[in-house]
Amino acid sequence: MPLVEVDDLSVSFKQYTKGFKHKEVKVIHNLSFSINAGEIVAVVGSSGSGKSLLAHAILGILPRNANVSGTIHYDGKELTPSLQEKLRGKELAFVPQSVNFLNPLMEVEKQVRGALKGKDSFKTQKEIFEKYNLSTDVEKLYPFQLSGGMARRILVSTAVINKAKFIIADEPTPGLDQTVVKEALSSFKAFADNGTAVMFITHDIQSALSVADKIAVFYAGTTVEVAPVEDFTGSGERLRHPYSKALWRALPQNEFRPIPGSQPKGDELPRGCLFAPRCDMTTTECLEHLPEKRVLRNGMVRCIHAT
Ligand SMILES: Nc1ncnc2c1ncn2[C@@H]1O[C@H](COP(=O)(O)OP(=O)(O)OP(=O)(O)O)[C@@H](O)[C@H]1O
Ligand code: NI
Repeated sequence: MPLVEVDDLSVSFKQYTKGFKHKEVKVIHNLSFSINAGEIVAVVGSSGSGKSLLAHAILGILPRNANVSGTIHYDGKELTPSLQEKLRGKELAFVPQSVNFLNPLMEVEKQVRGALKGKDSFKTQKEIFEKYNLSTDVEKLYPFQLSGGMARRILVSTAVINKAKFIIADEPTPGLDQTVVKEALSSFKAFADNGTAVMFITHDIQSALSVADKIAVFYAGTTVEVAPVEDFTGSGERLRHPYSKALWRALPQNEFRPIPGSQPKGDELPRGCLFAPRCDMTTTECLEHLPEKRVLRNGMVRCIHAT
């Protein structure tokens, strides 16, 4: 049984246009995702494909005006708002894209200790800070005083201290120092080896491949493919979806050929397959219905032509 199972998740926002008119903008639709204990699943896909929103949906921190449907199960139970609140920051840990998720008015040592009470909590926190190379002066700092690398180590420490069973890491766009990236990756690996499930959102397919077990490829708010990392090889012949193949081929170390066109926006989604307007395999059937997800060669795909 997967530790976390997201089924048919849709998220939309009402957008007000002129006067009192509004339109629904669908930012995530019919999305399915699952992860097992001890597994690292990397989530890749271009900017705006819904990666962070999936993370926020699982954690229960979507903006209040979001319309959500579908189900999320955690450890066999439905992940209701009250369960999310109970687990968030403890069993469910978040290493966010931005340090803005830390409480700006609380010293970091207090945030890291969080729910932990008693004398032992100080001792544990100090041990963990030492392990993550955070000096004692860092304890009294406020989030705005932290460097990006430090903030990340603080968040990882919080996950360790709370014995997280599921960690969601949302990487910022490229530009992050390579040593910081390496450090984060090895801490995720250590977590997974201890049975924690890690969902790792990244723009860097190469670093994803170095630690993940599976890669989930997002496009325009849905999962188009889930593939074991071994399938990202050669010219992408083992991949299932034309978008994943194109994404793989577009990498600098491969053909470095960009995919023509752009991802459709949430208020102008095509009726059929979301990738159809950019795909060279498109047939009339593709233009009619959104392809159902199906299991294919130890992975998942949403494309009627995939073999
Ligand atoms: N509060 C909101 N109201 C309206 N639209 C939103 C809101 N939050 C996000 N969106 C839209 O939802 C889409 C998905 O956003 P999301 O942040 O999940 O993308 P992402 O895949 O994480 O991108 P990035 O790689 O840039 O972090 C985007 O088009 C974004 O503009
Ligand atoms: Ni994001």
